[in-house]
Formats: sequence, C-alpha cells, structure tokens
Amino acid sequence: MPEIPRDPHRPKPALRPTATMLRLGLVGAVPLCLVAAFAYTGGWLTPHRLTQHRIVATFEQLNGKHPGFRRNHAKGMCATGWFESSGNAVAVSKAGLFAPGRVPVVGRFAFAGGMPFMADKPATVRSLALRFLPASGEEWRTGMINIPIFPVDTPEAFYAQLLASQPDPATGKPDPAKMQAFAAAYPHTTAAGAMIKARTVSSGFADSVYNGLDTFRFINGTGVATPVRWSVLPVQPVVATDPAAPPPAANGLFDALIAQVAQHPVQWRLVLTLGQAGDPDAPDLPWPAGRQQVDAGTVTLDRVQSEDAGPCTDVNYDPTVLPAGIETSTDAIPSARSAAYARSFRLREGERDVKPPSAVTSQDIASGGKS
Ligand code: HEM
Repeated sequence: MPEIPRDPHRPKPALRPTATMLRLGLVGAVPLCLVAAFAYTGGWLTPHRLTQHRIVATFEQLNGKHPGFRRNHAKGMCATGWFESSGNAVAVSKAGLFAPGRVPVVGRFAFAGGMPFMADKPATVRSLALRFLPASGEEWRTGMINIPIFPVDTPEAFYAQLLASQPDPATGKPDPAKMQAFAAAYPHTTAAGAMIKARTVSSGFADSVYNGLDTFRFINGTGVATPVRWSVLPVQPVVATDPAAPPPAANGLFDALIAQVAQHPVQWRLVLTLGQAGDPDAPDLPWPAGRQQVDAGTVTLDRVQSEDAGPCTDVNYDPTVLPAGIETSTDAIPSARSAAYARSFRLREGERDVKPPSAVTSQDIASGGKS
C-alpha cells in the first residue's frame, strides 16, 4: 500500500505512555553507558582488574609520591643529537627514518624505579629512550634498558613482580618468601632472572648496551613482514664494573656522562636482530643465537640537558608510537606500557607547577658534571 504523506500542519499524534517511557529510557541510557564505559576503563567497577591506574598507583605506593616526575624511570636527564642511517634497514622496513641520511633525536637517560632522588648505583637498571624525528613527521619512539631480557611476559606478571620485589623495610632487601611465592606462581620467569643476574654490568651510561627487548614487526616496501628486536651498542669501549661497587657520589653515573659528553659526543650503533618463524614474541624468551643482524646506523648524542629545562621532559616515550613500517606484534607488553605511560604522563603534566628541581640540575650540566 502506498505511504500517505503526513499533513505538516496537523499536530503530531500524542505518544502513548509506554512509548514515552521507552524514549525517555533510551535518552537516559546513552549517558549511563558512557559513564559505565569510563568507569570500566578507569577500573572503578572492577577494582581487582589490572589497569593503568592501578599499576601507576602501585608505583606511587611503593616509591612515595613525587609530583611532576615520571612514575617509573623517575631519575633522568635529557640528551639530544641525531641518527645517521646507513640505509641497510630499508630492506626490512619502509620507515622513512631508515633511508640513508640524518634524523634529529631527542633522548633521555634514566634509572629504572620511581624515586627521582635515589643515589646512582651501578647495579640499578639503566635506560635510554629515543625519539626519532624525521622530516616526514613519522616519529619513532623507543625506550630501551641495559638488561638482556625482560623478566616477565605479561602486565599481570610485571605487577606481581613489582609487589614481590619491594625491599622489606627491616632488611632493605626483597622478602625471600614473597620472591619465592612469585617464582612459584610464574615459574618460567626463573630462566630470564638467571640471564639478568649473569649480565656484565658496564661502568656507566655511555658504555651500556641498551635493549628494546619487545618484539615488533618490520614491514618493507614490498609488504614483507619480519619480526625484529633491536639494541643500541656503544661505540665507546665497554668497561665492566662491579655492580656492588659503592657509588662515587649521589649523581656519580650522571656526572660521568655529563663529563664525557663535554669531551666528545657519545655514540651507539642501532642493530636490528631479525627473527625467524617460530621465534617467540614474548620478551622474557631469548631468540636462538646467530640470528641475522642489520646495522641500521649510528645514534650520536652531543648535548645533555637537565630535565628541568630539557626537551625530553614533556615527551612520553610510548613504545607504540611507530612510523609506517614498524608495527606491534603479539607481545603483550607494549600495549600495557603504552597505557601505563599515558597515565604517568597525564599525572606528571598536571603537576608541573609543583615539581621540585630534578636531581640533575642545569647547574650540574653547566659545571661539567662535578656536582
Ligand atoms: C608492563 C611492563 C611495564 C610497565 C607497566 C612500565 C611502566 C613504566 C612507566 C609508568 C614509566 C613512566 C612513563 C612516563 O611517565 O613517561 C616507564 C618508563 C620507562 N620504561 Fe617502562 N614499563 C614496562 C616495561 C618496560 C620495558 C619492557 C622496557 C624496555 C624494554 C621499559 C622501558 C622504560 C623506559 C626506557 C622508560 C623511561 C622513558 C623515559 O625516559 O621517559 N619499560 N615505564
């Protein structure tokens, strides 16, 4: 039957009460769903679910509140320079930064841990984060650490380890019972733990090998995908040190780096390790020795700056900020990192007005690292 057009001058027929209730219900349901979605994402509905809020709140609980600082890798210093691409990595990735040439880099050296004023110790895990800024705007951000393998493969295991490894106030060391319980719950972490323990600890930031640890997929110009892990290897000779050696000064390792950069730029070779079918994505499992490596180019850092006025302070080294040509893999850690770093970034950016000066100040840099 053809539809009879409604007379626009005739008033609309009144809705039946049930229809009115239904419409009102629908109008109310939309904001309710939105609130529920936010509450779920924030973890308010599921207080035992592991969220970025919970991980970051736990860092704060364990390390104390330090407004304005990163909630992990809190003690750090900025560095700038460039990446000179060799062009060799073009075969595995179409990312513009791998084309032969020079790309500016903004980096940050730091110690793992959420205490921005802790004394430098050789055994503390060191990090180097890099932000590659090619003219195309297709940035690459990576955060690397000086251990050969990550101890865990999931954010849940990371969280459990965070809780278990906290020093007991009575002894200053992790509670062995808690560590044993962690090892029993996550038995596969034992092998990674042994590799980390057996590593050679170098004398400072400049002679550290920094490893990306997570597995990513590199895509080349013809669409071929390759699993890749990367490291930066120091051009400076590596000098092994006793990890338990007493620290020379509260900022001893940062001072040494400032003094080194004042003498000459520090450099690392960016080396890609190419995985093969069957190699695990999980960062707590090593790949077989002898995998093909590609020397992608050299990172040169010729200036260091305090975080107080430095170009790395407002950077979130989110490992999922990737150019076309690099993609995440099934490794569960990068997306958890991304969420936690965003939470930490949001908190610290909101606290800029109350942040005290960082441990490494502009005066330390100006004085050549002799604080
Ligand atoms: C689930 C595992 C992890 C969690 C929850 C986590 C958490 C965090 C958080 C909250 C920050 C502070 C971010 C900011 O405020 O900008 C941070 C910094 C950092 N993390 Fe992780 N992290 C994890 C795994 C890793 C792994 C596997 C690596 C290296 C391979 C890594 C390397 C770094 C580095 C280098 C920084 C300092 C970046 C900078 O200097 O700004 N993290 N992490």
